[in-house]
Amino acid sequence: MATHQPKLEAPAATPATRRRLVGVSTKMYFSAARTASFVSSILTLLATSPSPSPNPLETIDIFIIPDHITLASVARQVSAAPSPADRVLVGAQDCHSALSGAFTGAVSPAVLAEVGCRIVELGHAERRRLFGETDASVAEKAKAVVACGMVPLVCVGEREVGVMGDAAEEVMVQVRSVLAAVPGDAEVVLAYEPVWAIGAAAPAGVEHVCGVVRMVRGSDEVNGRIGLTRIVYGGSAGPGLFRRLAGEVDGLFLGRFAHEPEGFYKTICEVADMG
Ligand SMILES: O=C(CO)COP(=O)(O)O
Repeated sequence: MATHQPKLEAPAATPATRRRLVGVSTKMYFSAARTASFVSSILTLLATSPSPSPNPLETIDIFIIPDHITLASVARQVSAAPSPADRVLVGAQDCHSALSGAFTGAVSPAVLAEVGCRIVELGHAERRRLFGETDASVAEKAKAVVACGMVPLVCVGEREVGVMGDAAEEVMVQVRSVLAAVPGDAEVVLAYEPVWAIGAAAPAGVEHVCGVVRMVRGSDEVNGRIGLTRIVYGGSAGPGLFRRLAGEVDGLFLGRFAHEPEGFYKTICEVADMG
């Protein structure tokens, strides 16, 4: 088990020094063949990213979260890519909280780490709604992910459209639960994804997102952590959004609007402030 993988980045407390992060989960949308060709296209775009601009991978972190079955082959595709494309982080969409045992059909975080997974998405709204994930199960899983040397990417978000203060309160219950379970110096990514903005025509409003993220960021639980805590936005995110949220969020977590490699690359360049 890879227990001592380096952190994605040394802890840093200020918005200016928190490295931006952008990624995609393919959920269960792609065939295995489409995942391979999507990853290959992104790696080619990143490997041939035009100078004189610095390659996006020099300044930001990029992750790709395929389904479990293609994850190991995606990790191999990435590690075989020419530098700096080989720095793309490969992630998983979920894992079990136990490292091994009689858990038919489940995926061990230790095995994920073993095959090159670096970041594990937990508590996505679809998993909470369709698979019975709770704050308690997400927290247990986050603890296991950290123990295996990976970074938990924990999805949080209010269920209904409402006012900012209520949304932040609902989100903070989810945030507190997970942060209480992981060591204070562990790196964590929080993905703020209002449930009602996932799978929608457009993302949540900029003011709403910025307001909620500001409240979460300013909370004692987040602000007082030693470990790097980045907050990204997800929910119908795509090209054109990051610039409007910049300064408040550390990056984006994309779904449908990154299904075409060119659209994902365009968003990557915007997050890297390249275009
Ligand atoms: O759920 C998401 C990322 O986790 C976002 O999905 P969509 O961008 O397709 O709404």
